[in-house]
Amino acid sequence: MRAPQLVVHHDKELMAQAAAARLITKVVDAQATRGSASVVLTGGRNGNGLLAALASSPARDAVDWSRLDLWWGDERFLPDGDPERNHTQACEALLDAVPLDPARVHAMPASDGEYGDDADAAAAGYAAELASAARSASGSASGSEDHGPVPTFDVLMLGVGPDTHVASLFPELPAVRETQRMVVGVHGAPKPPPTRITLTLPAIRAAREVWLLAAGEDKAKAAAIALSGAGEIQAPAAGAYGRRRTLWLLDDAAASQLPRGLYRPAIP
Ligand SMILES: O=C(O)[C@H](O)[C@@H](O)[C@H](O)[C@H](O)COP(=O)(O)O
Repeated sequence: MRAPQLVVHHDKELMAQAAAARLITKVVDAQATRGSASVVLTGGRNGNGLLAALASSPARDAVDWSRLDLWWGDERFLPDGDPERNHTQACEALLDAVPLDPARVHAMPASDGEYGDDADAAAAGYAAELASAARSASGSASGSEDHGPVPTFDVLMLGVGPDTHVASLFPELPAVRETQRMVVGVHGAPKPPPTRITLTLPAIRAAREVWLLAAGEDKAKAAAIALSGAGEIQAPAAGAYGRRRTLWLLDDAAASQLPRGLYRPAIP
């Protein structure tokens, strides 16, 4: 596992804008190289802030939205359209404003969908959807390296919680200990709502690049813990890394407790 790369921006808004520009470039490059791109979205304020910044970016439509596959790292297990669902918030922040191919937008199941209120069955259903996408990608002309149980995501984004959780992998809870399944149901999550669906660490680690978003004073302790050698069970963010790159995108406030020398502060 390569050491994570850190980039620290002056404030939350600048981090969102810069991360949005970074994502546009990454998607445009993937589409130029392989004809399509695959991105995993995250919920939360930092994740939605990035999407909103992307929606207002002058470079937004450099992306060919019809050739972008969108997945989610986790979802609050609520009825479709519930304002608290990550999918609902992503649609409000960006997705409703761009011409995506609906067949390539892979929302996690809702609690009033085909699996009813069974979060574990819904998680298994999403895992099957990921596996199917991986198989079809590996058969494609692009010669994609997809061969595992999930597609090779170009970028997988994760907001970092104040307790170091990422997706819906919370410290010490069963989901962060999962080593076989790619998607699991979460029950009794400390961050409401209690029932969720989440990618597991093995699924997260299938991504070419994992970007962790941490902005705001309330993330300073979590960033310091996760970047100072904590174990992934106690600090799930510490276990989130990509096959080629792990990038922490922070602002000054979230970086304020990092050990000296871990990153090069911007010129004041
Ligand atoms: O469903 C969720 O709540 C998110 O996916 C969760 O993992 C979020 O990204 C972190 O809790 C950070 O959230 P904030 O950016 O709002 O602090």
